[in-house]
Amino acid sequence: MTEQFVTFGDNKLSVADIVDIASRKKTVRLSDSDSFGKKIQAGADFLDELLVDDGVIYGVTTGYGDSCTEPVALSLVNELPIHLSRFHGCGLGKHFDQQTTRAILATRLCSLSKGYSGVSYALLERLVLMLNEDVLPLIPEEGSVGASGDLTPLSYIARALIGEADVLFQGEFMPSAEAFGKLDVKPYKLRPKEALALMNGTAAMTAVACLNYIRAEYLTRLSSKVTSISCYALGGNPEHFDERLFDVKPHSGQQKVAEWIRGDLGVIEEKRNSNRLQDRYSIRCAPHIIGSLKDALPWLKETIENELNSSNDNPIIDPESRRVLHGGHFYGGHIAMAMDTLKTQVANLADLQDRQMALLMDQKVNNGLPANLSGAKADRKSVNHGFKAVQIGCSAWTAEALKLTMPASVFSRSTECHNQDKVSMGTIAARDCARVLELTEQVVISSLLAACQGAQLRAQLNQEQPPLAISKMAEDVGRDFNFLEEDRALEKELRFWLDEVEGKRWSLYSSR
Ligand SMILES: N[C@@H](Cc1ccc(O)cc1)C(=O)O
Repeated sequence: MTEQFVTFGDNKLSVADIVDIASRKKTVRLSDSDSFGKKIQAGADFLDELLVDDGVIYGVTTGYGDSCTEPVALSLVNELPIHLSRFHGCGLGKHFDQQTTRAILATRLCSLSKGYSGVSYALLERLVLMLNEDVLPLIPEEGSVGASGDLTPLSYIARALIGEADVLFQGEFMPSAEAFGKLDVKPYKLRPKEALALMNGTAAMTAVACLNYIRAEYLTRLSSKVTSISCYALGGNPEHFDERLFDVKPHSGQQKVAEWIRGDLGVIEEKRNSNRLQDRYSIRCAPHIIGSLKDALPWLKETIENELNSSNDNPIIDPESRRVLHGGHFYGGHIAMAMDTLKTQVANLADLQDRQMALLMDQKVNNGLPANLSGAKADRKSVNHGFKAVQIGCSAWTAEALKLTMPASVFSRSTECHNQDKVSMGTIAARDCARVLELTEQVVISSLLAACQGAQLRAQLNQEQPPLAISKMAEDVGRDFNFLEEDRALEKELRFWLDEVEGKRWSLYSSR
């Protein structure tokens, strides 16, 4: 039986771990190994010693960022973290949803558990409590440049800990102090450096990146499936996915997508001269389009997981070498690059499906199917419009997705008195990517419904059974989507199918 919790401390966490915590499939716990407890304690002790011995630690006895030249008297050291959490409480925009908020909490906990932030075991325990009891700070999405860490979004976690921020708890919004009260614990008292350690990293963007990655991975499969169904519906040429053809272009992800589509379309009889030797690119080049994303997935995952399992903080407190290491590990350049890349690849899937939709709708190119794939009977044809408006919707959603592909990482602004004079904008890239995914899922799901209807119409026209994998998928879709014969308002049904994608209704191809 697989474990129902994710353990923080000794092991590396994966993207899937964060997603499981975010969706409450798994709870969390700290490693009970001796070495982990000792490591965390050593960091906190080392910081205490430094405070006594040296008297100067950046962010503990100094102001923050460009204010690092401003000494803070020992008598004020305990107030400093509270101030940090307060003055960054200026985020705006929508709040992150519950899933993302859990992912952010877990991602920060992962970094702090590495043991190089000088935080106490008690802080980690409190974060565990918040995750397991689902005490969720309301974190505004906007206001991070993603290079002094996600300071502003993460400040809401710090302020929730001390009892000052609003949280969602047991379905109600309330001050965090009240939520903690219901759990019989007092607000947390931050130790010196702890607010900085909580805030000075990439947890918001990395959490969003984890959630994005899983959605994108699923979309490569779903888009491949829709391509197979569209190809059949259009009377396309299955030879475009020939194994030998793909042997000579050795991108493994592209080969895999071709293999999936080939498998869906079934055995091909030798058809050297079909009526159109070469289908249009949105069918013929689908493995190349979906495959470029598929080929990028391994390095995207590696990049996201490296960031997830990093000590993205400053300064790094290393009890082993007994050094305080000043650097810029709060800089989210890798996530910015990964998310800027991912969003362009995902938007290309929206575009691909929108083009396939265009082929399916248009009698000039759809090889004998009714206009707009209308399933209306003879004398009802004139009043019915099939998927016409759904296609128009797809074009709008695709345009909106494509518009968001402008890279965020090139919009660095010099800020904070030019201390932060080059920043990553990784959080914006990750949020853009999430929105592109949302829009692309809308396009893909609409294309799926249309393609299934197209496949049914093709089978009727040719008086045949579609290939097995295609009829199976079409049948499954048909269980919850009636053949579109008479016009009906489809919004509710489209929303239903979006939920099905979120819940990963189909397992889609056993080979990875
Ligand atoms: N990220 C900065 C710290 C900082 C914190 C808060 C600020 O408002 C500004 C800067 C550093 O580690 O150097």
